Order: sequence, then structure tokens, then C-alpha cells
Amino acid sequence: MFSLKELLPSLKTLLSAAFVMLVSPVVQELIPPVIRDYLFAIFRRRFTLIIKEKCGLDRNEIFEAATTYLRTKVTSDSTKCLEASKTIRQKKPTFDVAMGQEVLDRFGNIELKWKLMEKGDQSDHVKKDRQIVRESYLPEIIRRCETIEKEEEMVKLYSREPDCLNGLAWSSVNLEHPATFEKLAMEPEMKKMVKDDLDRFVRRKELYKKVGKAWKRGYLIYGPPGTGKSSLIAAMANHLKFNIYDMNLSGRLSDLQLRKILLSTSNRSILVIEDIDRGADLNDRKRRDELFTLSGLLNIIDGLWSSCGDERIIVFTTNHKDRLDPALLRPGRMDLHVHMSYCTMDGFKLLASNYLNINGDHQLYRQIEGLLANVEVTPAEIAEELLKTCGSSDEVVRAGFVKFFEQKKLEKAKAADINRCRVKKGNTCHIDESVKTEKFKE
Ligand SMILES: Nc1ncnc2c1ncn2[C@@H]1O[C@H](COP(=O)(O)OP(=O)(O)OP(=O)(O)O)[C@@H](O)[C@H]1O
Repeated sequence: MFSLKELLPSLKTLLSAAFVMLVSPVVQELIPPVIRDYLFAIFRRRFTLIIKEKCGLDRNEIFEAATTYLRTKVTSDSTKCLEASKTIRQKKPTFDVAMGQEVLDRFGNIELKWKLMEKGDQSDHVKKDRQIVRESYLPEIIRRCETIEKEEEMVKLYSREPDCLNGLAWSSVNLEHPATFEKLAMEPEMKKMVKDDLDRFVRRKELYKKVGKAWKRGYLIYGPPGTGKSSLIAAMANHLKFNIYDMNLSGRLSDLQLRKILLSTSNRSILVIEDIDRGADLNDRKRRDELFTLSGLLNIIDGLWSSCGDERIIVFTTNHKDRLDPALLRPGRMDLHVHMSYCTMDGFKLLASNYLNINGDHQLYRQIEGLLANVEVTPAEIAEELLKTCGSSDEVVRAGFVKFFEQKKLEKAKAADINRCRVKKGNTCHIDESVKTEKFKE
């Protein structure tokens, strides 16, 4: 499962930053410096535009677009100090503006100087060219940023930082989860159904408009831990190139706060609410402390998204579908219910092809088929086992799996024994000592 929190940079560092853009008319290179300085002094019409990273609690889209846009500028010779980074999965390094470094840009006949600064380190200049910057240059940067993101096929993962601003602000990292539909072990028909459903959904803007329906789609993904629910969400995001918003519902949130959080999510995104069964108390929260319920949350989302116009996806995940509020399962609430099952033989073959490059038939399969029929194992467990033996001989892989399944069978027998021994007394469960087997007395 991709851990959302670990990937995030400290929000405090980010909040302390702002781009400062100094704007002035371009002075021709050909003019001798003395005259140029003189002209500059006369026609000085510079102004400073401060672009803070946050608009109150919300993300500042211009700041984010500027960061992406300036990445395409900082490799020029004029930039002396860059910040370089490259994660394992990135094909090439990324160069960002370093704190305090100036970056020059031109737009028509105006010259722009960008600087990333600590908050508070700002100065004032005379106002002019403001209109061009505001009405042409900044919209152009946002447009270019969209193009860059499309070309680089960047998918972002947004999370709420619980310790900062009461968890009302989003911060993002690039989603580098490698999951794709092709690599996902799940029922082939179900996989096809989800993929086709997504493709159909994004194609149907006009239809949604025509019938007066909000252009949104809801998925409930359910199944035991380790069956690939998070991997499926990452595969969906990678397939559509949609950003993910991981809506962690822990902590107290009022309707108003919830609205604020939801309003600051962008279009073409997947809003994820994981493990809704864990917040089982969400079902009756309203009655207890006037906070939202899951159904209430869906109502808010319906209301907000009806007016946003662009495509949105919401995904709920749960390990226990049976524990959910029936209001959530009503037809029309979630458009598609997706079951992620224990590993099947098809799933095993796909994982073996991913990890061991086994394609087509293999002698290992006949033995595994028999073993899989008797115990429930998750794709995560199989993947872990394959990782251990990956690169070894067929014999080592086979022996590894025989041992693995024996262990699983033993665990299953143990669990069955314990279940048999359990007797319910009032609200608590006890092991009935009289029927406890020798094996478990220790
Ligand atoms: N269906 C699958 N296909 C391929 N790999 C899988 C699958 N399920 C699990 N895995 C592997 O196991 C890891 C953990 O799976 P994942 O976090 O997606 O499961 P989950 O169902 O979301 O679990 P949880 O309910 O605990 O959040 C994945 O990173 C992947 O390597």
C-alpha cells in the first residue's frame, strides 16, 4: 500500500515560501549601459507581485503553476543556483528554483524577474505593467503548466497534513506508484469492467451535460487487506492521469470545514476515502456530536460537484462491506462496487509474470493450483513470496511456495481451532479452557 504521509514534505517549509516577481520593460541589449541605466531611471516602472504559496488555507494555483513553469527556465545559463532532485522512478532529474535565486523571463516587451523567497523578505515597487502580467502573463503560465504536466504525465498525490492548520490544507507530492491495470492481479472481467467504465466516463462530458447530471462517478472498492485496493486506485489515477486526494477522515471536521477542504480540490481528480469501515462510528456521528455522517458527506459532495462542471471521481474503500451504512450501498449512491478478492490462479499467473517473467504455461502452476484451492492468500502475500525467490531457480521457487502454503494451512487450522474455542459470554469473548487443544496451551 502506498504510504501517503511518509512521502510528504514538511508543510511548514512550504508555507514559508513565496515567489516574488519583479516586472520591468525590456531594455535593449544594444543600448550602452550608462544610457540604459539613465533611461531606466527615467522610465522606471517596475513593480513587485508577490505570489504566496497559500491563499489562506487553500493551495495557490498560481504558485504551483509558477513552480512547474520555472522548472523549464532554470536550466538556462543565467541560473547559478538550482535545486536538483531525482527519485528512483523519474527518468531524468528535476531542477527547481533554489531559495533566493533569481530567474529571468520575458513576455512580449516586458522583462520579469522571479525569485523564491522566505515569507517576509519582500519589498515594494512602483505599479505598472500590472494589467499585462495579471491578464496575460499569469494565465499563460497556468496554461503552460497544464501543458507541461500533460507532457510529463505527472500525477499528484494530495494529502491533508493533520498537524497543520487543523488538517484543512492539502499538500502534494508526485505520485510515483507504479501500479497499472496490466500489472494488477484481479478478476479479468472485473478489471475490464473498471477500465471500460473509467474510459466511458471521461468520454461522456456532453452526455452528462445534456441529461443535467453532475459529471462524477463513484466507486466502492472492497475486499480483505492486501488484495490491492490502494493499488487499484493508483492504477486508476495513472490510467486517467488524474490527481489523487487522500481524504483522511480522522479528527473532528464540521460541515463547513469539510466544504472548505472539498472546495480546494481540483477537477480531473480522484477523491479517496479509505477504510470507511474503520470509521464505523461515522454512521451515527451526527447524532452524537453534530459532525458529518458519510451519507451527509456524499450529499455535500453531490451539491458541490454538481456546480463544478468537470470530471470528478470519488472512491471509498473498505475491508468490510457488510459493516457499512445501508444508505451508502443504495443503488445510485456508488456507481460501481468493485470486489478485490483473494488470489486466484489467474492472479497468481499474472504476478508470476510480473516478478519471475514466466509467460505461458509452467510446471509450477499445476502444483500451485491445488495449493491455492485450499487456502485463502492475498495477492500481497503472494507478491511478497515472489519477491523473496525472484531470480532463483525454478526448484527454489517451487520449494519456497510449498513451504509458504504449508505455513498458511497451519495458520488456517490454528485460526479454526481458536474460533471453535471461542464462546460468547455477554458482550465479551472468552477462550473456553476445557476445549483448548494442547497445541495452544502455551
Ligand atoms: N491485486 C494485486 N495485484 C498486484 N499486486 C498486489 C495486489 N494486491 C496487493 N498487491 C501488492 O501488495 C501491496 C499492498 O497492496 P495494497 O496496499 O494495494 O492492498 P490493500 O487492499 O489496499 O490493503 P489495505 O486494505 O491493507 O490497505 C501492493 O503494493 C502490491 O505490491
